[in-house]
Amino acid sequence: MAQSKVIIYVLRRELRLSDNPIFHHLANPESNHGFSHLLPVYVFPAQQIDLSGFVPEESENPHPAPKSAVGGYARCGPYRAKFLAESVWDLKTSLQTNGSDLLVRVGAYKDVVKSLVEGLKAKDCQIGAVWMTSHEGSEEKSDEKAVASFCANSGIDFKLWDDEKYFIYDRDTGITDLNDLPDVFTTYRKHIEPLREKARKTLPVPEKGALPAYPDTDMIPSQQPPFKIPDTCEELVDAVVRPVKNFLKNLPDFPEKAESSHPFRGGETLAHKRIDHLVMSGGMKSYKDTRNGLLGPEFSTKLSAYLAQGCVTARQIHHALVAYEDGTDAKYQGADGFGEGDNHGTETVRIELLWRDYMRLCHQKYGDKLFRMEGFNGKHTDYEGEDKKHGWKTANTSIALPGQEPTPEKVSEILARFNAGTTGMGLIDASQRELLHTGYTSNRARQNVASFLAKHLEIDWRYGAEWYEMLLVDYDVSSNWANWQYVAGVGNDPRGAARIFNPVKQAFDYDKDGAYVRAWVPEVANFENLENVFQAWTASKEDLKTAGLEDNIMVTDPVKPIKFNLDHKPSKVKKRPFFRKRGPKNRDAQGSAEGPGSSDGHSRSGGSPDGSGGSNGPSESNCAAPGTDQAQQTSQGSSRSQSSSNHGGRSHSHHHNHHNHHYSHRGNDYFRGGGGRGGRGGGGGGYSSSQGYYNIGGGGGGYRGGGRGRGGGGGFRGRYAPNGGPGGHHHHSEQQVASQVQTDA
Ligand SMILES: Cc1cc2nc3c(=O)[nH]c(=O)nc-3n(C[C@H](O)[C@H](O)[C@H](O)COP(=O)(O)OP(=O)(O)OC[C@H]3O[C@@H](n4cnc5c(N)ncnc54)[C@H](O)[C@@H]3O)c2cc1C
Repeated sequence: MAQSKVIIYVLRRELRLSDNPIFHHLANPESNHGFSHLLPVYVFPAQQIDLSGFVPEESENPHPAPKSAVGGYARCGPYRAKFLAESVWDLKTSLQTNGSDLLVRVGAYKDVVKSLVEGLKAKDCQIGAVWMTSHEGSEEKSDEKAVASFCANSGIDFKLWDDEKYFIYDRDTGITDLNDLPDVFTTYRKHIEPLREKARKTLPVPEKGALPAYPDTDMIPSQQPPFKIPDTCEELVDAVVRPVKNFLKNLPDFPEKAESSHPFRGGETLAHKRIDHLVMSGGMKSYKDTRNGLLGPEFSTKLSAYLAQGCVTARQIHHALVAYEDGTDAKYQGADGFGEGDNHGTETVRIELLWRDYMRLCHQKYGDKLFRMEGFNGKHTDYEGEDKKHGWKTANTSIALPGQEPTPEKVSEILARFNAGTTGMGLIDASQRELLHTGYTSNRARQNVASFLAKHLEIDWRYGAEWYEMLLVDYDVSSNWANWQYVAGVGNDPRGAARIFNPVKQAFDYDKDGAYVRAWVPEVANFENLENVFQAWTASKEDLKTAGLEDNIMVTDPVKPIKFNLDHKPSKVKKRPFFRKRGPKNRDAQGSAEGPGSSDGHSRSGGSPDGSGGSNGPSESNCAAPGTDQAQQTSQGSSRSQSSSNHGGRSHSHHHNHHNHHYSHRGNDYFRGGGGRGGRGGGGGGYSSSQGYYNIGGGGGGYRGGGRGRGGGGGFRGRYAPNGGPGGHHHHSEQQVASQVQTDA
């Protein structure tokens, strides 16, 4: 191969042949790139994947098992690892069919590239260039730099291509300076709209045989020892899954009556089958009505894991929808709505895809602030000084402030129960167990879980984000961390700390017959009363005895019992109008009800103001989707360098050393900011309710008011006023509270 000129293409999260600018360029005869050979290589990176499954028994893995910075969890658990391996294998197969191949390697990017370059050179091959696609995340960036500098030192041309798997190309957003990226999604969405017109065309699959030839296999240096690369997809899956499959001691059995909502295998091929299925089954059309579901594969698209690994691009989804809406692709003939233009379902899917773009742009804008406890908005500084005692709770004894309540040891116990799904809060436990067993849980459940950890337990939200990083099949560095920040109140939620989901009310709203909690928390399945399903401790002694739960920790010591009084359910509070931005401040957005995963969230959807997008009941459809392999197992791939930032900056949360919270339910799912704003100036106490239940919002010194309203009168420091708490107590009528709710924008 003396005359050869090899291009090495290092793939990461762009595991697809179609709509791939690099493959497209190389297959295009007009490109005149001059490369005779193409060596596509996928590297399982040592800093994210535990590589010990690639090491023969007699040898040792030179790389330590990758662990997260705050919780010390595995960086990539079994579900994503499996999905990733399947996706890699699918691409390998497609490339083979196309006349090429995909080399699989493990280790550090720079080491792999160096070994390939040196090995190929030793066989007289000329290395024409090394190409990569740029990805978000500081780990990713440092890998890019390391490969680039190796190439520069070796006189090899290096090129970094744009990551094109998003909906709107970066160069089409009209935002040239990231400082101009709005901090409120709705503002960004309005800036981009009309969404249907904005996306560029997709790139076709390269024609068979059009890619430069794959180098002779005897030219390619072997994987550096001690690692061995498996020869089949099954072995590859086993190699990545085996080291991390026991991520939890005493993982309970898969509940008998539960089914995975994500029974999908990885890979570009199946991603496209899934899209076709969603169009044909009506899943895309009904998306807006079903998207808040909890059970089964069909309530939402389940395209996130494919998007995360770049098996499919957001634009490909969009263009499939356009072909269906315009009736231009006969394969969608017969689908409900074919040729009838866009509908609420397809419109909402596009908005969700834009959320994904937006999370990535926020990551670009704020960089490693993504991983910091104080988040993008850094508002924690407001609470430093006089409020030092009231930071996020941590399980780390070396950084916890003296007197932290609960103690770090107790926080560690609580976290273990949170992760294992034994808190006693049905919706949270169901979601966490679903995650443990399948690698997936719905957006609705994710919001509740994140809110519970951050806002009810006031525990450093990064424990939760890292747990998700390990377990989510669809983990994506920007989407995961930015969504956690959003819900924890330190990110881009204009309502910030004021949005708190009440997981009991949410369960009543979204798990109407308790099917979701009963399926994943079988201990409570036989309770007749929904209240008991959602919080087992509320059951009578007799019922607990019958269920064999009298001594169960979910009953004897629920992590955060919430007294929820159904009788107090008021008629619906009128939705607040959506205010457009007028003034210099984003006041509009504060009034908006948007939330990630909430489509656009402003009140138009009849959605509840938590951004829930409506009171859609769960879809219980369990039909197997074509293109799904019904294997119960699932999978996962990860990213980023985590700033191991400690608690240097104390965040906004406040100490509340009380146990049993009583919510007076006012038709909204969380404590609102009304009291908080009033609280800036101090004002009266925000606690209310004649029954001693905590009320929502409250008056001047209510929730959050204490924190801001330094020097003010009697506001609570806590999120909720404890019984007889330190703040001044005010009684508000339902009416008052409701009106505050409507006007606090
Ligand atoms: C705490 C928390 C953590 C999350 N972590 C991740 C993550 O690691 N990876 C991830 O892809 N999504 C994450 N999400 C967003 C959302 O929950 C998932 O994208 C969604 O549940 C995936 O299922 P689906 O593909 O059926 O989504 P659908 O409801 O069908 O939505 C279609 C697509 O839109 C995008 N999307 C929808 N909601 C969001 C959102 N809020 N933010 C960004 N993109 C969105 C996804 O790509 C999704 O596939 C998180 C949400 C929360 C609240």
